[in-house]
Amino acid sequence: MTRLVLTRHGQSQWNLENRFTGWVDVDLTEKGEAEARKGGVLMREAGFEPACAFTSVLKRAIRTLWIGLEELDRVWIPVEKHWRLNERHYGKLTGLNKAETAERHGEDQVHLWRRSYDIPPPPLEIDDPNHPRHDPRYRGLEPDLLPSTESLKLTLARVQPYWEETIAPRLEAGEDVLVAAHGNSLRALIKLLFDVGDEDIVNFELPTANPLLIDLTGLRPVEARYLDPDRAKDLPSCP
Ligand SMILES: O=C(O)[C@H](O)COP(=O)(O)O
Repeated sequence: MTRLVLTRHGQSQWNLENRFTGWVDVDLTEKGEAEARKGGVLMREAGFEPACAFTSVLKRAIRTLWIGLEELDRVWIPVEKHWRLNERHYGKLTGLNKAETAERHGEDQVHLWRRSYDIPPPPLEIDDPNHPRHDPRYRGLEPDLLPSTESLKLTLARVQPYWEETIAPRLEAGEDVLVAAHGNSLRALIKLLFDVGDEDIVNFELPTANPLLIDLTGLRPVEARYLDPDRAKDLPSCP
């Protein structure tokens, strides 16, 4: 039996402002830092001792991981950052206020963009200065790998190879693993791990910085719980 913890980052400045964030590198708020610290304390109290950790290349997830590792007194473990764990790319919605966008386009359309499995928001133009092709952190990557927008389905398609090639082998080798990432990159992982149907994944949301502890046999979840029950959300049943 191995243990996997998935944690979404703590509250970010744009979570607070209710803006579509995606690949923009927004920092944690003070509340987000406190959430991350509490998440770390809860992992320590649960006796969680990860051998390695994985995160995105966005500071709200990286700093949530760092704060958690400080509380675990395990800043020494190997940490790998990878763009494949980034938040889903929100295309042209990036930066817009979610409530104002719903007023302009209607609640139903915004719900489709936010929660449908395979409808991506309108894409960002490639010559837009905010397109990831112009961001130095993705320099050297095949340009076609970098999204202009993403549905959850497309997000899963780029998370899955990283899971299979890099994270899963560590679990299969018997190591406990911590992943600090984002609402939608983690929803994609949860869909994969718990074998959630395309229509059902819409029902699962992740609270900020509330560690989700999953007991695994091989790569099969046998039990899962949020470490802060007061901020828990529904979970899919174990397959
Ligand atoms: O990128 C964002 O805006 C959030 O982190 C996730 O947003 P969502 O709940 O609208 O998918």
